[in-house]
Amino acid sequence: MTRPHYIPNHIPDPSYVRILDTTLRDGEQSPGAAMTPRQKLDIARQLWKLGVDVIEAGFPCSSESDFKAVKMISEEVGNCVGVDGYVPVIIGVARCNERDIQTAWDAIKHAKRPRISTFIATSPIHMEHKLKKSKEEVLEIACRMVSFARSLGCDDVQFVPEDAARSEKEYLYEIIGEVIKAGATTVDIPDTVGITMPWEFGKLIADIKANTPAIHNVVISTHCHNDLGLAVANTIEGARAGARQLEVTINGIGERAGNASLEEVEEYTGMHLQPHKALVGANAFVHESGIHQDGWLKHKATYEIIPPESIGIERSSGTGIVLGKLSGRQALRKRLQELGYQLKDDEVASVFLHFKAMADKKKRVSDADLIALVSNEVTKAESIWKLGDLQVICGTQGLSTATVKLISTDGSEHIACSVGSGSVDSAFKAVNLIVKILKDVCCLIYFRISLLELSRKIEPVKLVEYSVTIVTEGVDEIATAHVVIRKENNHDSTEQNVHPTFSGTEAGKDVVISSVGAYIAAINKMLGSN
Ligand SMILES: CC(=O)SCCNC(=O)CCNC(=O)[C@H](O)C(C)(C)COP(=O)(O)OP(=O)(O)OC[C@H]1O[C@@H](n2cnc3c(N)ncnc32)[C@H](O)[C@@H]1OP(=O)(O)O
Ligand SMILES: CC(C)C(=O)C(=O)O
Repeated sequence: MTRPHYIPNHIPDPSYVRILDTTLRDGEQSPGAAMTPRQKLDIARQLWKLGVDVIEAGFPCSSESDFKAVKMISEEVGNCVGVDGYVPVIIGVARCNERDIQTAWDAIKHAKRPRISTFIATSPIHMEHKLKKSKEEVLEIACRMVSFARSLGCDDVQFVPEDAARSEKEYLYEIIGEVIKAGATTVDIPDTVGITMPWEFGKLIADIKANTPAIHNVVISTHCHNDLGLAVANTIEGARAGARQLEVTINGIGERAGNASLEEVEEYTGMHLQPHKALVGANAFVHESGIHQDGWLKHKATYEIIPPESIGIERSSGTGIVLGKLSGRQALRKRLQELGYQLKDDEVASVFLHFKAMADKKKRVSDADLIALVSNEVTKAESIWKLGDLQVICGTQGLSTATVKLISTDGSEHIACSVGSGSVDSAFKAVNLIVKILKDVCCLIYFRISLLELSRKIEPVKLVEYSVTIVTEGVDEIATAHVVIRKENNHDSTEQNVHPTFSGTEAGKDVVISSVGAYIAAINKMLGSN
């Protein structure tokens, strides 16, 4: 069967139902489902083979890697002609602000059929608590942003009144009518928190169809969440009531309990309890994406239809949010507070940049990773010593040798070289030479510090603990090094007189550099405590 071509605002076959797959956007909001750009491209190729009409490729403003993924998909899959001559529509998602929309456009514009999907919440609870905006303001922003998207040259703009199922109907008709005037070509009606019964959702679509001016010029879409296990049923009811685009994900993955499933046609009968299973799955009350986390932190009911405690699910401290590549500043700040850090705005902003870079490489950012980031970013500001350069030579022949350049607070550079039993050992020993905490030098080639000066003030330090954790698969991933040291008094190191310990943590791609960074961080804390 040949498919009717998709032409915005022109619907040649009103009975044709299009499938929009959002595995790469909402699916990725499933905790633990973060994908690399290459993996996303592979999935997009498979979706194209499957004949999916519209591929929601990602949220380009959320991270550099998502931008890259959406761009790659747009350039390749977005120009692939299927056997029936069909080229899929490629969507980049954006909040209703110029930056998100411009970034989405930059990522998708090389697709043959690019579409911007821009959303803003229209329910009273979201407008009041999350957006802190009036109905009038939301209406104005929605129209202005749809026009802005069109002004970029994008002739296909989808508008999403987020949390439509809990919005006042008269307001929904009004805002949808106005965004159509402003240039929207598809309106997507989401049941964002998965609260409706199938007959209610069907009626919502039918009511919008009957009451919204100019609605016949656009495609109505459904986007149903599975919090009550009804996403597929609601989607089918939406189609029966006139929706002609249905949003689904592979295996029904997505935020919390997931979305309507691309392949699910009957009841769920699986043996395994999948994490996104409604109500009882491990993710059912866990919020992955920044916008949800921000809303949930401001008011739980923005994204939770019932408190988990009310059905006997305990929420231990910290659950409700997982930090990953889709998280934003509000969630990061909250978790840092829970870990005992009270950071200023500029410190959070600085940690956030590094957090996003790390999260792009890892599925989850753990508390240990956060502690490492904070100690890198915040305590570094008070550093007495900073790592300038590091060079190590190691191998099966000869001695491991490290040359280290440290920069002190006055900007002066100090270089030392040492051998040791391995790369890390020799590097630590070279650091010791410079910071004059030398206890045990195997060998030293020494450039700028005089030996005499060095030997005058030796503060022995003992390495109490050293560990490296590679948290993700593969050798090219982030290594978090953790070092604990203790200052030792030569004259009194009895158990009764134990000296305080100082720890340092650093994360990075190179084990030796991270280890030296962690060691220097611990030394800085020790010296700072004097
Ligand atoms: C229903 C849905 O599924 S919505 C899509 C969810 N997807 C995502 O969240 C994608 C991944 N998210 C991210 O990477 C980050 O959240 C970002 C980059 C988008 C934003 O990060 P940050 O700027 O640090 O903001 P953070 O996520 O903490 O908070 C969201 C902000 O956007 C605002 N916002 C939420 N939705 C919208 C919207 N549709 N239009 C405009 N602003 C919005 C919130 O009010 C909040 O603003 P505030 O900080 O001034 O209070
Ligand atoms: C952005 C929209 C489509 C969404 O994901 C939701 O409302 O659940």
